Amino acid sequence: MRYISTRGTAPTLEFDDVLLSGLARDGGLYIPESWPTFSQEDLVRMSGMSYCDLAVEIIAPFMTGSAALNKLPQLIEAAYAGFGHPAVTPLRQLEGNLWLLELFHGPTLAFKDVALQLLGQLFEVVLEARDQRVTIVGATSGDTGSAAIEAVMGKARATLYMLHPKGRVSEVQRRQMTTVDAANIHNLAVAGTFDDCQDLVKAMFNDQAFRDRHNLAAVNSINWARVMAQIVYYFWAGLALGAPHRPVAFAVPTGNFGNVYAGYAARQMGLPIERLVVGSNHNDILTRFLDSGTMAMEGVSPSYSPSMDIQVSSNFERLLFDLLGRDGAAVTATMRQFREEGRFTLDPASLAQATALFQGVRFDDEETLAEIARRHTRDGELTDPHSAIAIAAARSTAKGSVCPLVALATAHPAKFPDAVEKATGLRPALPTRLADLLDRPEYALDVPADLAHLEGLIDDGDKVAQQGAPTI
Ligand SMILES: Cc1ncc(COP(=O)(O)O)c(C=O)c1O
Ligand SMILES: N[C@@H](CCOP(=O)(O)O)C(=O)O
Repeated sequence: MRYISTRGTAPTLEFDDVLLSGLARDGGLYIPESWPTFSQEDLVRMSGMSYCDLAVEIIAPFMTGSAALNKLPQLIEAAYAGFGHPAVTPLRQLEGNLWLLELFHGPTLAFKDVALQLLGQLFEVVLEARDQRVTIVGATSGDTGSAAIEAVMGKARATLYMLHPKGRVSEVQRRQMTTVDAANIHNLAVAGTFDDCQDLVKAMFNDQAFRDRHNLAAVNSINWARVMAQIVYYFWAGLALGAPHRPVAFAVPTGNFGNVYAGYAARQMGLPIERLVVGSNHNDILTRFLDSGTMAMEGVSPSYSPSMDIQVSSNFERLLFDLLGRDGAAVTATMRQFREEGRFTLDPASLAQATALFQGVRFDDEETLAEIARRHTRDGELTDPHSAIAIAAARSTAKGSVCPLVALATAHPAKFPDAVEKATGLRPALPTRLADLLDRPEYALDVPADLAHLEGLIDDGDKVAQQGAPTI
């Protein structure tokens, strides 16, 4: 399998290079040159498989030529051994045709673990095979950070710098990152938004000398391997609900567009997906785009679902590449316009192609709390605000639908206790292994949203490594 950049001018790479390279050198994102596909017969054969066996089937075609390919079954078993549910991502019926796919049973209680636990394993094997080290730079609005830290802490061949927007993640999310005291982990609390953090990470990748000097790698969903691992649970849920014989739809709480793009990839690979519902909070750039064809930045303000407080959804570029006929030059021009003018408008034919599959819905904070309260009253279950948006998105679009509709539960309610308590009067407890999280010392460095400052810090890595004392 070879990978091409959405901007069309970066070198075509094999899987292991894509795994280690993050953003493509032309500023684009890597995607497979062609989609591996599964026939009806393949899907029937796969429908009784365990999560891990299914993951091997789906992931192996993306990894041809990889140093990790022959160890893939063991790596997948190891990645999911620490999940708190034997099904890895259990599927539960909510009501009638509505289902909930619980993606939060990993070590950091969010769906990011599904991909990052595997990524940690892949990094280790490929870096070992190449006798190489990497410096990982990442941006988080709360969940990628702790999942990436959990996946790479203590690994000899990787140092991780994780940027989060100071004061804009939940206390539990922040502490899950900043209480990890490992020599290869550095938390940077940026004075800015998640978009600022993500821009800084991309700027570091686009600084070719800096990138080469540090052998930069990525843990965000700009890294293809993140998306690849997330494709599996779409197949898992779809096959459990009757695919390939009947189609299925998904409602996905969306920020950086990585999760819902994995659903799109599953569809390209043969899973009969009828619809992908993109759920947003009041930071609703994607909903506005799907309604109007214009992607327009309007700023971001904090919400009860902070992990979705994003306005530049990185992975949208991967979809855009297909919508624009896989024309890298057209993607480059569109993304340049978006950066320079803060907006672009898609031509009607491309928009129609997008809206034939994607539907956008938005829920503000009050509606999010109402959905959390509604489920609690009905089922006695506590729901995190992101998952609540998925459920609300599923319910609001279910009318008249004959196929099963799966809402993706992306985080455990204990990550967002304030919102859950506001909605239900109940404060969800953290699992026992995190019970003393609020008492542990925190390690993080306050930094400005300034590229030169951050690059200097990483160049002079000792400064961060020697921070020692708690800084929050
Ligand atoms: C809990 C949770 N839900 C939803 C999202 C949005 O997912 P994506 O960025 O893949 O669109 C995130 C962040 O990525 C998240 O952490
Ligand atoms: N919501 C994310 C933002 C980063 O998204 P990613 O999927 O590109 O890593 C977070 O929780 O950090």
